[in-house]
Amino acid sequence: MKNPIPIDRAAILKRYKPVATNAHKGIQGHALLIGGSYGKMGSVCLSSKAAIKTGCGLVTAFVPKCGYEIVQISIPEVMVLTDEKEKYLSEIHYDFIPNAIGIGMGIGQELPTQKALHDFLLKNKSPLVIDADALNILSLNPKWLPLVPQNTILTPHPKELERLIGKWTSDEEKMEKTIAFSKTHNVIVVMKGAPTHIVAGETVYKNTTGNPALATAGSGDVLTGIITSLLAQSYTPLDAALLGVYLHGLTADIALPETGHESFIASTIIATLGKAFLSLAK
Ligand SMILES: NC(=O)C1=CN([C@@H]2O[C@H](COP(=O)(O)OP(=O)(O)OC[C@H]3O[C@@H](n4cnc5c(N)ncnc54)[C@H](O)[C@@H]3O)[C@@H](O)[C@H]2O)[C@@H](O)CC1
Ligand SMILES: Nc1ncnc2c1ncn2[C@@H]1O[C@H](COP(=O)(O)OP(=O)(O)O)[C@@H](O)[C@H]1O
Ligand SMILES: [Mg+2]
Repeated sequence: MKNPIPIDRAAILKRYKPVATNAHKGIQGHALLIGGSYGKMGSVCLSSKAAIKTGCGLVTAFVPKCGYEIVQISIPEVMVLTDEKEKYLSEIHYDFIPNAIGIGMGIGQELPTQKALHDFLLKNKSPLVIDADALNILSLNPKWLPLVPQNTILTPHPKELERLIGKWTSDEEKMEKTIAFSKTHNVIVVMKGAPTHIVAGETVYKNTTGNPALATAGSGDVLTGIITSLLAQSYTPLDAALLGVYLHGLTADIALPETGHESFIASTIIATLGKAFLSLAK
């Protein structure tokens, strides 16, 4: 493998597109976040809030019924659609064409949820980010991997990656197996960690922002919302993944002097997104 390409400020400034002066919510992209289950509704709240705070015009969350009031009250800017089932997803349906979809945060692995993911993959035509339990469900059902559209962004943490590609005995083997997976399935793999690598076939990028403050519950759910929002705003899947990972890490670098590692939480990432965007404009 060649040396990874560093994703630093110069690389990001070539890819970042400031919002146009004549923008309106109808052209800023509509992101759909599909997630949550009983006790894990916070995950999809975090993703949805991160998506709206990353600049897309509209965000809809699709959640089990028990999440309706939780999402509406937590984030009034976000619209909500619900499944028939109270506590988990069983059939994913919506009557608009999302510009991008993020799926998997907090959905669990109930059999009806697995079937819902399968049926969703059969009919989906929107650019896609797959995270968390949606990745775990694919690991349980590897024969469904061909249903994942080309250029989909997968965002596994190391355990989720292991479930997808199997165990490794060295960092080199981990990277080789991830590159092979990315090539076989034509997907972009965001290998979350310290640092995060973005694998697009043979081309590997290494993020340069972030610190251990990000090692906190919901941090990855926020990343999925950020990347899905950028995808909805017409960034290419590769640019959405690179810019999303960079901004996510940048929030931790900006906030750390005020919060310290300990009191930095996933909501701090969302609260610091504005400063991260502003620092790109300087
Ligand atoms: N507030 C919420 O509702 C939250 C819901 N969450 C959801 O909870 C479900 C379970 O997710 P989890 O990720 O906790 O469970 P997993 O079982 O997928 O992952 C936990 C395991 O992965 C290992 N792991 C994680 N990061 C690692 C790293 N960087 N290096 C090495 N090992 C690592 C841990 O040690 C542990 O063994 C997901 O659907 C997720 O989206 C979480 O995102 C946490 C917050
Ligand atoms: N020590 C660390 N340094 C930098 N980034 C980290 C560190 N630990 C975790 N992260 C980042 O935090 C996020 C954690 O994602 P994930 O494990 O999916 O969290 P969750 O599922 O709780 O939302 C990833 O983006 C990962 O790269
Ligand atoms: Mg996660």
